[in-house]
Amino acid sequence: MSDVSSEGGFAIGQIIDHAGETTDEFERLANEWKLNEMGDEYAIVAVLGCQSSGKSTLLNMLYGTPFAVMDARFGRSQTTQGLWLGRDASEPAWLVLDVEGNDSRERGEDHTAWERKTALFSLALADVLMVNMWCTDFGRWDAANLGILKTVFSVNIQLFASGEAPKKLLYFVVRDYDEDTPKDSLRNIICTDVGKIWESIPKPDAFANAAFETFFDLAFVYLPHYKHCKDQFRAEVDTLRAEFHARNEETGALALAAPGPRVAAIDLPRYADQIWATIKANKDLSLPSEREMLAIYRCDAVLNEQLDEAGSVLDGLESFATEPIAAALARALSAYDAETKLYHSGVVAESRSKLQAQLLARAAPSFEAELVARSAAGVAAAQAVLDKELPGNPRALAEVLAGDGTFDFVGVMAQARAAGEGGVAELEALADAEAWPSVPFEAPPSPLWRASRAGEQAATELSRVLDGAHTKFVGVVLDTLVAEATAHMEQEGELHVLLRSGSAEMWDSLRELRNAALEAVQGKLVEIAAGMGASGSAAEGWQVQLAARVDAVLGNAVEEFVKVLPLALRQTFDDHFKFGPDRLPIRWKPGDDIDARYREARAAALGMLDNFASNELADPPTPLLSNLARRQLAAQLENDLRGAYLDAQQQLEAVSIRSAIPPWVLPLLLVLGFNEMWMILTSPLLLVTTLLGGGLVAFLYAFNMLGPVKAMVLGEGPASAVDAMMSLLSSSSGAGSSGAGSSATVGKAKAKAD
Ligand SMILES: Nc1nc2c(ncn2[C@@H]2O[C@H](COP(=O)(O)OP(=O)(O)OP(=O)(O)O)[C@@H](O)[C@H]2O)c(=O)[nH]1
Repeated sequence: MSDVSSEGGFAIGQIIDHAGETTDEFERLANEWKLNEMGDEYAIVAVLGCQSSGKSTLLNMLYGTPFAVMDARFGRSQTTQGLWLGRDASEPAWLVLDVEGNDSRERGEDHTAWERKTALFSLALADVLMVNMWCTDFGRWDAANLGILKTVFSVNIQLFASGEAPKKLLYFVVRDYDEDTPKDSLRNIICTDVGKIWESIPKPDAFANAAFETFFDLAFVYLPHYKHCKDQFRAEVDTLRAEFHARNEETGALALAAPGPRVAAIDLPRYADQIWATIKANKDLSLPSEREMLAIYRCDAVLNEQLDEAGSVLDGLESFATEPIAAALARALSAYDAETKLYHSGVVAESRSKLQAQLLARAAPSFEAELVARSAAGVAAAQAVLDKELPGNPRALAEVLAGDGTFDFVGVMAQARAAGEGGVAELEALADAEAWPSVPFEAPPSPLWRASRAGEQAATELSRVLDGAHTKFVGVVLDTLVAEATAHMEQEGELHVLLRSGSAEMWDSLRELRNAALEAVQGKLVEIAAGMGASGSAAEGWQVQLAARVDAVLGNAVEEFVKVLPLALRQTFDDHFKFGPDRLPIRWKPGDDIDARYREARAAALGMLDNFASNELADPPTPLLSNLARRQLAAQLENDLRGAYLDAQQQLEAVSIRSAIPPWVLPLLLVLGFNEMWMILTSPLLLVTTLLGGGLVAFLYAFNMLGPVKAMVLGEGPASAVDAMMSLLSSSSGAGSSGAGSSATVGKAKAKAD
């Protein structure tokens, strides 16, 4: 028999069968009875006692249950096998456990073990333990029914030893009570027997001297024979029922329900299964442990249920919308709290923090997406401020500085940072638990959501942009100041003049020029750095960079100048050789010491070449010209100088010849030669011949060929003429100019130049 229906009452079911196996009946009844709606407002009464002692009969009368009752016509055999569960028909808060009678013939030798297990099971679950005993058994120490008390006492100590076992109400139901023995006397007898039994059972050290009352409250009811004294029997049962149905006026709870935490009604099937499994396996039963196990199971189930429900909202979020997130979190946590309030507090708290963390994790992707979007928008906003407010090139900066000489860099950067961080800061404020007052967070993490790697990357992008703007601005500042220093050095061609001088003091002068230029801008840099709020070491670094860049400008100028050094050398020579102190070209005249002037000019040019051998501004000096380059430049210079020297010599010779003819010769020639001139003018032949001859002489003079022709005419031979021609050609190519002069003069000049 697995299901018995009660007319007008509740169905019952066998939750543990005769073989000691749990069935699905408890689960079925829980669903049928809707135990999930009861919370913990219920109580359980279990009835223990000898087989066929009228237990089921009493339960049915008391609670309106349909437990099977033995039919005496078929002999006194076991009716209730295993454990049955019913429910009070008129007070559904009472669940009734009908336990297979002890001392049954059917179980034979195993009955002791069975009794112990069912007693322990009943004690673990029930608020009230009803011990059904024949009146005649009391006072007889060897009465079989007293054995059940011994078992109940010893297993209850076991439960107590494991902790947190509430005090139980032991309700003695004395059956077939007759009026012969006064109730008080009978009660004393029962108490004496109970005391003896209590004394006789072994107890752990912790409870060695514990009084019986520590574990049990006792109550008694005396029922007369149910048939012989039917009305009286019914009256006592009614009284007893009323006692069971009574409720605490203050709390509204059933008055006979055990105090303390209880398992939620919906978990009773699982709890009962767990307990029976532990008992059956002969393991130590610890109710706190069992409740903890149950709490773990139930909290886990509630957690998953709430997570699924909230997940359907949180997982579908396309953006970080606070309203639905707050609603989903609040709903899930509140529901969890409501559904787990009856469970082991430690487990509930632990599981709740898991639920909270998992709910937050479900919302985290939308938070992160929002963070990334806001970071990107912030970066763009910051960039816009920087582009608008920061001078992007030296010219723009110079224009800004041209005002009062200052630029509010710190202000601009603060403005850019504020624009960049505004949206993210707003979002980060939402990660504070206090921004979610409607969500019942318990010890919330701070912040609720953290930026993950992608979010952090997005956030650091702003720092990168700001740092980049800072670096760029410093670059613009340095560019501006370097340009200013360069302009200072190039003012009125000062730099070029110094380089052009090529003197031994040139490097010192250049150094002074560089220092003066640097000094002019260093002060500005100090001011700008202070305005930027730069640290001392940063400002110092910028000063070093500024100096290095000014040095580089100067170094470049020197190197560029070296590229045109051959021309400069020649100019230096010319300055000393061809021009006088008044910077006018020298017109050589007899008596001028060309040689001395040549030597001085040559020394100046070669000295300049030496001065440009290495860059003396560098520390240590760096070579500007290799030895080979210097030698080549010197050779080229010498070549050039020779030509200049020859030109000067020729010029001097020409001047000497002109100055050698006395001034009176020309008028004399005019008077003495008047007749010849008339003859030529009047004779066409002589006129043509004279013109051709004059033209030829003019030609030879123009092309410096008078020397060779003279050599040939004077009979010095073709070799001398060729020598004179070659000498002429060589001096022409070297000096780049032409001039009259004999081969002997050329040869002499060449020897002097060398
Ligand atoms: N003398 C006496 N007999 C009773 C009383 N109540 C019930 N009986 C009878 O005792 C027999 C056993 O009754 P049950 O109610 O089946 O007893 P039980 O203890 O539930 O039996 P098991 O379920 O087999 O353990 C039946 O024949 C009942 O009529 C009572 O108060 N006094």
